[in-house]
Amino acid sequence: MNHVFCHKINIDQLKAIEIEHPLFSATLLLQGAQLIEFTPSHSTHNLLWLSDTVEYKQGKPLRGGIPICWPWFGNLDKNPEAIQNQISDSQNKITASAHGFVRSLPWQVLSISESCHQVEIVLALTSSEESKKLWPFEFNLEARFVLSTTLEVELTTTNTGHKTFAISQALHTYLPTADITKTYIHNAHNTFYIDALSHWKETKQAGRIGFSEETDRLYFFKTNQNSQPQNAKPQYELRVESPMQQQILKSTYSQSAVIWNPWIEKSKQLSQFKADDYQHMLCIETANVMSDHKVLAPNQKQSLKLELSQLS
Ligand SMILES: O=P(O)(O)OC[C@H]1O[C@@H](O)[C@H](O)[C@@H](O)[C@@H]1O
Repeated sequence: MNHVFCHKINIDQLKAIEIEHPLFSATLLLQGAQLIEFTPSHSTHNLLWLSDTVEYKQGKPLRGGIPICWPWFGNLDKNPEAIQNQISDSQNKITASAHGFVRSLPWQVLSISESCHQVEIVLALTSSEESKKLWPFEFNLEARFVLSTTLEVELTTTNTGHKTFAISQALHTYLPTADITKTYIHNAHNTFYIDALSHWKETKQAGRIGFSEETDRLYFFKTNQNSQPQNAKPQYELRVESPMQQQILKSTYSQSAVIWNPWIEKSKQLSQFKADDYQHMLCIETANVMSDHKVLAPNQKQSLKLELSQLS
């Protein structure tokens, strides 16, 4: 690799691209196409939360940054039947790992382009005989990272086979906070959500989202049919207010978001997570889940995009 800002490095067992640019610094792991650090030069800290106890091991999902959940989100058995039924072998269904399988596979570097304004990196993953044992379809995935003073991540799925398939997916963004009890997510007022911790009950959000207990919710943002042109891309924008910073997270080609904080008890069970880490992180996951899952016919493409910026 012969670039000015991008350098290939190894972190323990994993390959990564480290980027030192006048406008930002960043670290992108090839395993899982997982961005684990993005620090704009005007910021004092990484805009992504990364566990202090993270383990850089081959084949092991890492806690922090932006893991990619694909071709199913969460536990397979909580997905719509169209997704569950694609895996016929019952043993495979039982052992199917949470959040799919691409977050722990090595991706290839497809392209890197650098300028004084930004760096664009595209990583790719293609179906193989191994992947077909886990999920019997042919696909191509591209994760495009555009890094500048703000961050853009776009995941594009192409169905390269002859069979239609269904996916749920998420860009599982971990954000840092100085104090979770003083952290709020705005712009979700009146939005319906499914509470995964309360028998998957549907509830309506009133006001801002705050955190005072374990939180695991799937929010569904409706595009207003009357005010949007017919071909408008589905999107929503959330503002995170915390003592440390204000961040804007904009999601495109998505009408669902997963909001997660494990709180006290669940924190004790998580890998690469200290007992009090829940106080300093939250996840807002740009998603296509449940009724927002996607069906792709042969040759069809589907994108999922997030943009992250810091306001203050
Ligand atoms: O520990 P994992 O597999 O990375 O998952 C972490 C969390 O990810 C969230 O997206 C889920 O909603 C939670 O239920 C889950 O616990």
